[in-house]
Amino acid sequence: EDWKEKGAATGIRQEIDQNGRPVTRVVKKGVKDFSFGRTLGEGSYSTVLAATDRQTLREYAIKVLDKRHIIKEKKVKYVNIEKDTLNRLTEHPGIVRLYYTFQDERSLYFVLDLASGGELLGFLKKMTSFDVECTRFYGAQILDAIDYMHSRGVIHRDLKPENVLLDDQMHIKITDFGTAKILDPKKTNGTGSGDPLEGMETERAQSFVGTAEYVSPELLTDKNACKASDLWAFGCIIYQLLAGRPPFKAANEYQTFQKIVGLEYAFPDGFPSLAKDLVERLLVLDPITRLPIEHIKSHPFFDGIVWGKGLWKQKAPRLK
Ligand SMILES: Nc1ncnc2c1ncn2[C@@H]1O[C@H](COP(=O)(O)OP(=O)(O)OP(=O)(O)O)[C@@H](O)[C@H]1O
Ligand SMILES: O=C(O)[C@@H]1CCC(=O)N(CCc2ccc(Cl)cc2)[C@H]1c1ccccc1Cl
Repeated sequence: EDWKEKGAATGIRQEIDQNGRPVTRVVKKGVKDFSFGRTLGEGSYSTVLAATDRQTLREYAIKVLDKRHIIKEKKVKYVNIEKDTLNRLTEHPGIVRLYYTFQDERSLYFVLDLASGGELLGFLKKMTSFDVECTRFYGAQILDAIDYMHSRGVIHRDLKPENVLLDDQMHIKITDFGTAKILDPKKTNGTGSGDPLEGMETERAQSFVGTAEYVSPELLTDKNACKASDLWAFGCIIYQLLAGRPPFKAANEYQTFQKIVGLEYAFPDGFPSLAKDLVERLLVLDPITRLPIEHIKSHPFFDGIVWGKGLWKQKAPRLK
């Protein structure tokens, strides 16, 4: 039938067949359904291309992974984690959405939201640092996305300005979930929120370590990441947006780790005092005493932020 030729969208379609009977059809997208455009960026195992759906003319980012390379580098596990995580995080404007996956003999394809603005890090470098209004807006969007992630039992584990992308409205889209951790629903108290230590590995040693400057002390001292580890990284990001550099940065990774576990950081002169108070309550060594999300949302630094859908409909402040 014509719907096959058209390459109708993936998933389930309810249709009426030639005898007037309701029929459920499953259709699959493929490479031929898209026209590929410019390269948006390269990863260690992937190339991300802009692409247009030939049928709907909608634009996407398609992440193409080379199977041979992934197998050679033993990264198959990360591919599955990225797919499974993105399939759980489908209902939030601040998280890159996965629409389809498909493959051919050579590659795997992830059809994702297009974040045409690129990385938040790029804007931060261009501006050197953000003012309080911009830090408050982008901090609030990042926190709202973290709250949703955690409520769906996902810990990102590698939050940093490189992994916060921007769309054409200059709103954020968090990406890079290949190293995320999906909490086992059987082990949690099921409320989906509240327990900052949720995710602490008890049996197995944690394998993955994030990016040095944003790694939490608990991951370094007892090899454990938990939900509160994402809030440590959040504290580092707020500091970096206002200061123009991350709080813990040394000549090499080992010295950076020493500063983290020793809590060796200082605020530059003129660092806004409300932001300083917030960062001081996030960059604490004990994950239990780290400010939980609800208390971060009600911190005076975020006074004026309307949490929820409004945050995603309002106009982004001009970067200054
Ligand atoms: N949805 C997207 N929209 C626009 N650009 C994107 C999107 N996803 C990724 N990119 C860009 O493509 C580049 C490669 O991203 P990708 O996630 O494939 O690898 P990476 O995670 O950056 O690198 P690595 O795999 O080494 O960690 C990134 O620098 C990012 O800026
Ligand atoms: O889990 C899935 O959705 C399917 C299941 C069927 C399938 O064959 N794949 C690809 C599995 C795979 C993963 C990594 C490599 Cl290097 C090769 C094949 C999976 C897949 C297809 C397209 C894109 C990603 C993935 Cl994991």
